[in-house]
This record gives sequence, C-alpha cells and structure tokens, in this order.
Amino acid sequence: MSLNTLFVCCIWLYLFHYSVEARVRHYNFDVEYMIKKPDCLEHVVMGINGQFPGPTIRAEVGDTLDIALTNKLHTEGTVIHWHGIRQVGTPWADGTAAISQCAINPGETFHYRFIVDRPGTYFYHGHYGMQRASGLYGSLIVDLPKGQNESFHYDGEFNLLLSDFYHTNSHEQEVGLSSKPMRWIGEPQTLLINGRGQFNCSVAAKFINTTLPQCKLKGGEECAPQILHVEPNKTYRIRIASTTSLASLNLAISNHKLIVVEADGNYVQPFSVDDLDIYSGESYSVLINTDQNPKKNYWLSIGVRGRKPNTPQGLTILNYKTISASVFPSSPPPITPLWNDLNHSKTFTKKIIAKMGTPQPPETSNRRILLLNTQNSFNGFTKWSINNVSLTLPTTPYLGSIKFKLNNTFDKNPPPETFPSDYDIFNPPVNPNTNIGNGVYMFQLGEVIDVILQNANQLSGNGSEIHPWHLHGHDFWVLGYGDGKFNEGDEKKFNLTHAPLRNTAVIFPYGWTALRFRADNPGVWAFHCHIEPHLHMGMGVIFAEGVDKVKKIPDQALACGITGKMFFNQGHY
Ligand SMILES: O=C1O[C@H]([C@@H](O)CO)C(O)=C1O
Repeated sequence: MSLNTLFVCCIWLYLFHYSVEARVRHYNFDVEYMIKKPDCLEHVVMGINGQFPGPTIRAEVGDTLDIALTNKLHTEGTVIHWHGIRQVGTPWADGTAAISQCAINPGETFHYRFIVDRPGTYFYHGHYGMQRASGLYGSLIVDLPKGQNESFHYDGEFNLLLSDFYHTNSHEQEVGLSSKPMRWIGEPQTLLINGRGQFNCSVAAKFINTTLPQCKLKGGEECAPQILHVEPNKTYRIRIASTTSLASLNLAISNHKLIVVEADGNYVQPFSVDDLDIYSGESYSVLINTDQNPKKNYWLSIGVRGRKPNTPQGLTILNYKTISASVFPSSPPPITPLWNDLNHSKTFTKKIIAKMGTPQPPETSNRRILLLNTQNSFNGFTKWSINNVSLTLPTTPYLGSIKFKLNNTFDKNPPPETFPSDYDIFNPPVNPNTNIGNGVYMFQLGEVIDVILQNANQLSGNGSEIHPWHLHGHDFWVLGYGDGKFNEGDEKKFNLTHAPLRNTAVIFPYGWTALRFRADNPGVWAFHCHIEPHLHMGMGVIFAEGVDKVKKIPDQALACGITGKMFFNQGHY
C-alpha cells in the first residue's frame, strides 16, 4: 500500500469514526391540531407533522438530536419533554414550560438540541397545561451503537405506545378540574395502542360479554389495530411505553409469556410473567417466543388497573404469518386482572430488580425528604398537595430565575422536607385546607438524596389512589415499597444490592416508596405525579442543583416573564 493510499485510508477511517461517534440527527416537528379518528370517531387531536401519535424518533447512543419544533397551534404555546432523557449539560432542553423554558409561542420555532447518552425505550410528550391529554406524544428509541449487541437475542421488534383517550378535549378537562366544585375527568373513553382504538365497536365482540357490535374493519382505517406479524419459533422484542393521562394498564398476550428485560431505559434481571402492569410514564421491553401453534392468531390486550374501570380493553392481534391476520383467535382475549387486585400489582413491581452489573446506590444518603401526598381543598377548589403545598408554576421559568438570581419570581422559602409525624394516612385529612406554592428543593451538587413518597387517604370517603411519580433529569434507585406509614426501621429493609434504576416509580394506595438519587445534573427538575389531571391540580415539586454551573441558556428559553424583561432592558431584543 502506498503512503498516499494509507493517508486517504486514515482520513476516511477518522471521518467514519467521527460520523459514527457524533452524529447529529435533524428533525423538523410542526405541532398542530388536526382532525383524526383515533377511536373510529372524529376528534381534534394534537399531533406532529400531520401524524398522531407524532413521528418515532430513532437514534443511537451518543447521537445529538436537533429538533426544530415549530408551534403551529393557532392560539396557545407549547413545549415537548423528552421523557427519560437526562439532558446532561442541556437542562434548557428538558421541555417543561415555566420550569426549564418559556412556552414556545404560536409561529415560533425552538431548537431542542441534546445528546441521547443511553440506549432504551423512551417517549416524548407535551409538558404545558394538559397538552399530553390532547395527544401530543410519540416514541423515542435509542439503540446501542452499531456493532454493539444487546445481552439478549431477538429476531425482530415492535414498538407499542399506549395511551388513553377522552372525548372531552383537554381545555374542557382543565377548566373542569380548576372549577369550584371540581369536575373530575372520569375514566377514559378508549384505550389506544399506537394511537388506535375502537370506541363504538369491539374487535372481539364475538368473544366477550359486550353490547358493542363486532367491528367491521378492513385494516386500512385510521382506527384499525396495528397487527404484530410474527414468524413461528422466533424471539421478538416488544417495546412498551405508557403515556396515559390517567389509566394504569395491564398488558398480556394470550398463550405467550413476557420476559421483562428493560424498564425505563435500564436493563433489569430478566423475569417471566403472564401479564405486565405499566403506569403512566413507564416503559418496558419484553421478549416473547413465538413457540405457540402457528395455525392460530393470538390477542394482545391492555386493560385498566387500579381504578374501577369503565373503559373496554384495547386490543390487537399477534399474527403468525403462517396464516392470514384476519383469522380470529380461537379464544377470548386475556382477562385483565381485577382492577383492585393490588397484590397482583405489588408482586409484579417487586420482581423488577437491577440486572447484574448495574451501578448500585451509595450506601447512605446525605439528606432525606419525606413527601406526603394528599388531596386537599383550597378555597373550595380541589387540589393535590405535597407536604401541604400544591404546586402552581411561576410565570418566569425557574431555570433562568435561579441562574440569574432573580428576586420575587418564586417563593424563596424552600418547601417542607417532612410532614407531622402524627398525620393519619388512613383517614381523610382532619384539616383539608392546603397552601398554594412554588418553592424549590435546592440540593448541593452531588448530594445523595433519599425521597420517601408517602401515600394517604383521599379528601373524602375511604380510598387511596395509585400515583406514578416521574423524575426529570435523573434516574433514581428504587430502594423499596411498603404498606402503611414509613417508619424509621423500614430503612433497614432498603434494597441496596439490586435496586432497579428508573425514572418513574409508583406509590401504592396507603403505602410508601423509597427512592435514592445523586443530585449531580445541574438544572431545575420537575418531580411529579405523571397522572395528567393530578399534575394540573398541583401534584408535583421542583428540585434544583448546581444551577450556577449551567452554561449559556438559549435566549429563546428565557424570553418570557422577568427574564424576558431583563433581556429587553439590556437591549437584546
Ligand atoms: O383527583 C381525583 O379526583 C377524583 C376523586 O377523588 C374526586 O372526584 C379522582 O378519582 C381523582 O383521582
């Protein structure tokens, strides 16, 4: 080989390596309302580039995503949150209105530019008002870099984005929730799998006890189920993410075991189940073996758990390609476990432990925060509160406020780190009145934080609900779940050896969940119940760490409230 050829080769190798290492993927996302038929009836939904759900983003570890998001809504702002992406070094791209950035005005474009640093199954969704409930969501999948293989084998994969759908639009829902007395949104009308469901018919009417007629779908309709076509005797990876407004779901495939291998972008010790619970904000990968009778098709079902359901199952078909997809399965769809069979849910949740080799939590924490979740009233409005503070977001986003040390943009008194030790979690609050607030839990950069989420009885009557809590900017280790009130001794039962890493964790009715994380990501991060109406009613808190280390925040993220005025006065605009 001549020197010249060697030189060209080296350059080529360098460029190839560079392009593999640091690929930038550009997307243009136009957010708009559009008329669609997600459940066979016509509705106005929020979508992207004419699609509902929005386009799937597929990238490789280390890629930079550059998403030019244009707000094509006529009269309201928007933002998009990249759920599960930690935004290391780019906290302004987390897509939380009033927290990490100003909402993007109609007609304006905001560039979300961030690195996807870990493989996994993620999704994105609106994080302004209740826009997620309008349908502003899509999948985000990060693959291992080319040439690297997963530790498990699979021959093909499917991606299922689960959601629940309401016939009242999100504005009407917001107004009802903020009214006096509060008007609850009720249960969803339809469950959607990849944006498809059936409201006025059932694809399994022949098999189940229903008044709904059998659907007469040809397959090309917008609401026709997306069929999973498989070959016999193969292994498939099914990615599952839930972006529901309210519903906790249970997914099952008749006759097929699900081997859980990933949760929220983290590998878990594989385990096999007949059905899987998934709460809003969570994601999983399961493997299935297509080792069943290849002359049959099988149902895939999702059904509501945790609340008394009033919504039919969402259904699609696992089609063995050996036969036509239009052949009906020979038996009814899987029966969703009873909505109030909490033990079933707890058993599933406790099976999730970290895959060997996953970094484990520090043995101790620097600070413990106990967060009591209660439903309260405020001047006759119904609210959800954390340590008796119901979150109402400020007009100036926190990130700019804290970075520029602005006064009077939010409550500078930090919220309480605990609640009265005699609080009776098993009964409605003795004093139902709450406070409205927007203070911040400020952490030292690198501090190890324990959060104990404590559930309690609702405002009136006897009952306690499921709340899936989602943390922005970090994964946390789930140290344990317990029934009743958290006691000092419970700490001894923490799992410090196989604690799974996640970004969303559920608190069970009348129970507690313990989490640990390192506050090592400079920024301001929301931590909240992922149930859309609950967040709207104040069920969240704000964490911040190392904001002085945050590099230049794009002007556009700051162009509102007091930070906007600051720029205006400095002649920036
Ligand atoms: O926040 C909620 O309010 C209702 C109910 O508690 C009052 O109508 C409900 O089921 C919620 O989850």
